[in-house]
Amino acid sequence: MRHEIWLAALTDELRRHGVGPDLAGHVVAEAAGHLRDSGEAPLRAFGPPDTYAAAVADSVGGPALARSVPAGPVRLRAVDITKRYGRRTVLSGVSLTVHAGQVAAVVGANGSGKSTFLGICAGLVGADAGRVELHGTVGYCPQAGGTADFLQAGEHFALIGAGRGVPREAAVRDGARRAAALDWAPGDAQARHLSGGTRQKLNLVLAGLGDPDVLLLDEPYQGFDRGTYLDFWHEVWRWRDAGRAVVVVTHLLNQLDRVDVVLDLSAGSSGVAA
Ligand SMILES: Nc1ncnc2c1ncn2[C@@H]1O[C@H](COP(=O)(O)OP(=O)(O)OP(=O)(O)O)[C@@H](O)[C@H]1O
Repeated sequence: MRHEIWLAALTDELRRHGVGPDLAGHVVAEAAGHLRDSGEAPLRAFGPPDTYAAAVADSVGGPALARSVPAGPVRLRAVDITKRYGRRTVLSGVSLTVHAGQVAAVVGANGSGKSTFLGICAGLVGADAGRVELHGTVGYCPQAGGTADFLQAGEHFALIGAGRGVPREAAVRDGARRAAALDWAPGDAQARHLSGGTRQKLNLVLAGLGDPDVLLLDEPYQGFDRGTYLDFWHEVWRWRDAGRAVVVVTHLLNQLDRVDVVLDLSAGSSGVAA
């Protein structure tokens, strides 16, 4: 399906689901930006327009879920992060503090530096200035990639589990349990044969394996169908209630009333959130 047709259908479906014009305009603009930048097919990136619109509508105006544990000690502190690529400054003096039991959202336009910032927090990308403190173990879910083409899901669980000190059998069991929470029963297919959405489920399961203290999730729900998208947010609330610190890069601003901290990188590539 061509981008314009899919986007027009999304606009109609958002209206049909009662999403207000401001939010609908924003969601469509973000989706268009993503499709343009990624070159992905709309159906692969977001699924059918009606299911994507329904997922957006489902989460609009939903009650903020009651916190069952108070925020704990600082788990992640990024202070005055600056990053340049060549002459271009992508991040300038960006700070974020996330405590145990908090969810932080990193938002901003395409290219505003969200993935770069998360990569710096994860220790995968070097900053030009500033510092990152991480207290505890870390799970990271990339926006794409991150899986090994020729390995099955169970082999991924065993491999990542080994890196986190989880014995093979326990890691495979833990992986299968987390997959079930996303409505996925991993079989023996190699990762290269999985759909884009299922590969993202695998990435998300790997991020949570071994119960890390800090979860860094880079738009992990791309390609998820509506049910899985909602399962994903429920998993985030469970992590929060279990005292984890969760950072989610997201373009869905309608979730922001449900998070504890928002870091907006759209305003001139600098931001502070504590
Ligand atoms: N390794 C790199 N070398 C040079 N430029 C880069 C590199 N990685 C990212 N960039 C540039 O830095 C800017 C920020 O990229 P980044 O992926 O962090 O943005 P983003 O906000 O996550 O975008 P999106 O919403 O599209 O995922 C972009 O202009 C990108 O082209």
